[in-house]
Amino acid sequence: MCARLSRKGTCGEMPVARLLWQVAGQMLGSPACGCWIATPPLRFLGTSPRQIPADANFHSALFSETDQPRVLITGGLGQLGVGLANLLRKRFGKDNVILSDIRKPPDHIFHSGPFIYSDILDYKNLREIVVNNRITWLFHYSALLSAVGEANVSLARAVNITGLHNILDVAAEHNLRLFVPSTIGAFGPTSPRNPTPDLCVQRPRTIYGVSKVHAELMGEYYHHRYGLDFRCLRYPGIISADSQPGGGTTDYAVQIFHNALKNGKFECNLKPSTRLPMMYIDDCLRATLEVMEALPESLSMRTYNINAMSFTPEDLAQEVLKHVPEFQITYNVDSVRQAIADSWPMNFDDSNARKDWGWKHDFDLPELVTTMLNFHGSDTRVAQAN
Ligand SMILES: NC(=O)c1ccc[n+]([C@@H]2O[C@H](COP(=O)([O-])OP(=O)(O)OC[C@H]3O[C@@H](n4cnc5c(N)ncnc54)[C@H](O)[C@@H]3O)[C@@H](O)[C@H]2O)c1
Ligand SMILES: C[C@@H](O)[C@H](N)C(=O)O
Repeated sequence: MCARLSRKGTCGEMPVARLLWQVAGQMLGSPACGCWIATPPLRFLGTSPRQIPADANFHSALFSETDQPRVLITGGLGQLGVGLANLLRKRFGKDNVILSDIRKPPDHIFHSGPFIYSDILDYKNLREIVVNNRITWLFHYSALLSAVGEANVSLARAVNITGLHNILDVAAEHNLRLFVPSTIGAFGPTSPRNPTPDLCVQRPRTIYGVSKVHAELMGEYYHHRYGLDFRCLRYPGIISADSQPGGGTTDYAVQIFHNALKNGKFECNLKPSTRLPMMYIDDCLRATLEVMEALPESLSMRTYNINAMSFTPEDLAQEVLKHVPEFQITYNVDSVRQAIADSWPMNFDDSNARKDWGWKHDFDLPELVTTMLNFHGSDTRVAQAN
């Protein structure tokens, strides 16, 4: 990867001095005087472009010529991507939102709107997709989460760090608006934990956390250096009814609802007193759309905490008991997940998001529990009826 310097306006220096400045600038890889600005890093295009299949840009034909964003979601088959696609399709039109992943989509997702194969480690494939589909907004959801990341550090490093570099470059080259989610996991044991502000010590102890701090910093760097429209929210643990979590530390708070209604029992892998920030998926996805639609001048920062509620497994079980009186919770602590949770924030300070772009959550613990149990309850009733 090489940074290319481009000329903006004319310099007043003599030709030799100007040449020297130019050479120095190129050697240092930074502007040699105020009249040079850096353009996005351009990747080597290759001499034998891969044969593009005849139908590779079939999505473009579906787009109407409006000023709606044309959206790509990477890692879209995980816990959050399908919900995001549904929300964005309602807003921008079905065919303007392309879901992508390296996994095979189930039939109902494949038939619900455009889906495309995309491996974020394949830069050329990413560029083809962006160009052929005239993408303008990119939501980068591919990642290995905290627990699976610790189980496979080299893959997590590749996907979360090398993959992120590909995303940043393709976004900068094609002038995309880029959303990258960060996490409560971007903080560590030396961060203030209750509450954790936007700006404080960030020394996470997981490869997931390290890669997310890297993403925050690289995104902000590309914003300042190349003008990339990078936007980032630090999500709490996200709780969803109709999608499964992908191997994180907060997964218990999704699984508990399913088990409570299935057999009235749940074995929790975190200690009863482990307090973590959590959020219902609808709030998370709405926040994501809101920050992407915010006027640039309203964003005093490019990476924001967002918060909704904070609870322990004990608190959650008490709330579930109000609806399922026979519910029983037991504890069988997973030492890896417990160590991770103990190093994370207990509560998030999201006052900057609230002040700058009007963030406000809708779901607190009681509404979350009612919504989740209603969803799984109707699911269970349908299953029993069949
Ligand atoms: N779910 C949460 O509680 C939570 C909280 C904070 C932040 N986040 C962030 O939000 C994003 C989405 O989270 P999620 O819960 O949906 O994750 P997930 O683990 O459920 O899904 C991630 C997806 O990435 C895909 N992927 C893996 N390697 C890939 C590759 N090489 N190329 C393309 N795709 C690849 C996987 O197939 C998977 O479908 C992630 O960046 C995550 O860090 C999630
Ligand atoms: C918190 C979040 O990033 C994810 N759910 C995890 O536990 O890894």
